[in-house]
Amino acid sequence: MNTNEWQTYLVTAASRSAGRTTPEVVAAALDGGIDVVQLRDKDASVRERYETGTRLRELTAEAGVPLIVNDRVDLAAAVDADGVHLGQSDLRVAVAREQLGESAVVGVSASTVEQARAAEAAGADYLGVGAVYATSSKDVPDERNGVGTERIAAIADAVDIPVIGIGGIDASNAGKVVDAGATGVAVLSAITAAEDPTEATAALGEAVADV
Ligand SMILES: Cc1ncc(COP(=O)(O)OP(=O)(O)O)c(N)n1
Ligand SMILES: Cc1nc(C(=O)O)sc1CCOP(=O)(O)O
Ligand SMILES: [Mg+2]
Repeated sequence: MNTNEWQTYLVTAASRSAGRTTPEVVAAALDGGIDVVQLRDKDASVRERYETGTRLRELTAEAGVPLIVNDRVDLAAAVDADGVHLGQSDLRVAVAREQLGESAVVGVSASTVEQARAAEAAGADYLGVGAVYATSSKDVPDERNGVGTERIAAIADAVDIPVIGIGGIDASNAGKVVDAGATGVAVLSAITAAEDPTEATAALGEAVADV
């Protein structure tokens, strides 16, 4: 799977989806041309995430779009996802690969150059770097809730794997993140909470195309 082509990345959140279900939001984002979808939905039980993930697998497979599962390697395997996104306290990359197979995509969160280099050395396929701009979608510690595009540039210079910016990104600022060196941008509320998630996805795609 070519993570170098991931320009627009949706992270799901039923709690920030204006009453719509995650499959409804994902179907709309697929219509708008999203490149990759991550099942996150932290408030749901693992059983609920399994049920949602199974539906997302059908939708994403039909659209030919990769599905990534946040945090849980077991859930990624259970829904036949393309990979997993690991935080700094989740399982190590090597363990995830052992469980999911060599071809699985393993992404890792990094907010410093040191973490980024360590994740690359551990075999990560891409990095999620943030929060680029301050976000209220997640309880990010103050000292890294808005690391700015300078951090994207520093990390992109330090590693050879794709960097995906996350946190406070929408169509109005996504171009700056890619201009700083990111391959793409991951968004949650800019799509999940949008009045029209299809239009919001298309606008994000236009904002990062040909930067
Ligand atoms: C693409 C992407 N980047 C970063 C994250 C954050 O992951 P993590 O640090 O594990 O925090 P949680 O999302 O688990 O709260 C992500 N999910 N996706
Ligand atoms: C899931 C997540 N991880 C982040 C990080 O910085 O690691 S910020 C974030 C939430 C991003 O939501 P929004 O696009 O609505 O700002
Ligand atoms: Mg995590």
